[in-house]
Amino acid sequence: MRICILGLGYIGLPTALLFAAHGADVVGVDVKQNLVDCLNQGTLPFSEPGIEDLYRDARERFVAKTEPEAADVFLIAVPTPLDAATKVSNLSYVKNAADMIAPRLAGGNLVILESTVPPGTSERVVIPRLEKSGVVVGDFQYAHCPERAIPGRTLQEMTTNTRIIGGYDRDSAERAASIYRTFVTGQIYRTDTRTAEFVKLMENTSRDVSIALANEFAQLAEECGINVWKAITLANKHPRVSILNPGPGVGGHCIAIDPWFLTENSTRCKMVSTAREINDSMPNYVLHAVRSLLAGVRNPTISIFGVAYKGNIGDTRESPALKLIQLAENEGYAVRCHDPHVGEFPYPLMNAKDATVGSDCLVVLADHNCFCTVEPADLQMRTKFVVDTRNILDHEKWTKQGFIVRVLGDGSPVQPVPSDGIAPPAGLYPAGVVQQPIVSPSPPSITVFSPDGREGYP
Ligand SMILES: NC(=O)c1ccc[n+]([C@@H]2O[C@H](COP(=O)([O-])OP(=O)(O)OC[C@H]3O[C@@H](n4cnc5c(N)ncnc54)[C@H](O)[C@@H]3O)[C@@H](O)[C@H]2O)c1
Ligand SMILES: CC(=O)N[C@@H]1[C@@H](OP(=O)(O)OP(=O)(O)OC[C@H]2O[C@@H](n3ccc(=O)[nH]c3=O)[C@H](O)[C@@H]2O)O[C@H](CO)[C@@H](O)[C@@H]1O
Repeated sequence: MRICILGLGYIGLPTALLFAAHGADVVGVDVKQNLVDCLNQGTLPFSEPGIEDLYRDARERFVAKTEPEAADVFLIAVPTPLDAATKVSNLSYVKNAADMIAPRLAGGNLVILESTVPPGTSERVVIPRLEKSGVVVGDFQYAHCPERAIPGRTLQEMTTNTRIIGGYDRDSAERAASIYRTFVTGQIYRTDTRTAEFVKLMENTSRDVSIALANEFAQLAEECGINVWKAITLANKHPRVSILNPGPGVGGHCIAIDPWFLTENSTRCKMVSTAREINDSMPNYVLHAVRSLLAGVRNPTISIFGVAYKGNIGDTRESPALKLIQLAENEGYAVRCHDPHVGEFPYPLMNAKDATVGSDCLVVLADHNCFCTVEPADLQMRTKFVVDTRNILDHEKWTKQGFIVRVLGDGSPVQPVPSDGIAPPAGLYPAGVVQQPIVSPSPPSITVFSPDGREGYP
């Protein structure tokens, strides 16, 4: 089987390598000449567990090019960004990819769209463009097979996740299923194209709404004088409750934008857009906390740890860090950034020491594992404030080194500061909300008992 894959990014490249490593002859196509050159020389554009080994297994059957070639199967994995101003999906990359395939399309070919798209895009946009080839759908086969792997576990999930295959007709769905079966071990479910498009968007929207609820709980907890992390741990002991983690906002190429694909043509929906607004407003909320800590500091400098959109990956698309940095700079703060996972970023990246020397507040945004082992004693900050939006630091260790640590969603009752008079508000309250000063995270206010009846903490 010869397969031509358009788009060699976070999804298209691993998919191409998986097909090649499992016996298909793969032509990977990308419009970026430098990416194509690097891939043919053996340099991978991003890291992902297992991808180097996979590349070695795939190399004999994989070649990268800038133009598609005749093939049995064409697969589209190009970006589907959101127009920021209108909140409408930008399908120009998908349209271009279909236009590039059309001159090479022949009867008996199968075209698979993996990119995430609004419901109806396959029928209304992609298939008509492919039919400009002169071959009509039915004579070629078509399926929408949305990708559902999560960055950080891409290869494992591409292989083991269940797959949804939306076929134009039964034959298209069966053929697409048999092709994925070459490397997919998970269940494969067949449906129509529009349902598959909708299912993908529902999945990410459901996660976005759940994260928004966690973020709202964090704010409510602070108003109620509660530590939201302990409260969530307890609530999740319920067999039918599974609350997600609050954080500095939702980023990435999917969850931050896909919900808008569902609602862009709707006049009725409220919950989806409200969730988006809550998650988009989290950088403002975090900055309010920073602002209240730094109220008395002249010419403040803040240090951002983690500009990737989430932990242990290098992708910065739609990262909440971008908004937080812009807001902070507009407040007059000097901002320094540190992220060992990220290669390119619109702002300069520094090592941990340079990013913190003389700084007044460390703000942890991405939950990279490596931040858990940073030694506070090694940092030469001017003012020792930390805002931990992911609740990942060893707060006792930092407090012992003289840091005042604030955790998103920790509004626990507080105690007076003994000596130097620094009296920041508890939790991440918006500026202007008066709180008592605090010294360190207080013990949980809920007493729990272990199964053997001993008193303990969750
Ligand atoms: N990244 C993820 O975790 C993820 C997960 C599931 C689904 N998706 C969806 O998969 C799609 C691809 O996302 P991605 O993260 O891989 O994007 P990406 O930006 O990492 O990669 C896309 C690549 O396509 C190339 N490209 C653009 N137009 C092209 C064309 N006409 N022909 C050939 N190449 C072209 C770009 O140069 C780029 O290298 C999107 O619809 C996204 O929503 C992404
Ligand atoms: C339904 C689902 O699982 N979809 C996944 C998702 O991948 P993702 O990497 O975008 O997803 P997340 O890991 O959820 O991260 C998103 C943002 O939410 C923040 N976050 C997360 C959990 C939490 O409890 N609190 C938070 O604040 C996190 O920091 C980050 O900014 O979309 C891909 C493309 O469609 C899918 O393929 C993939 O299956």
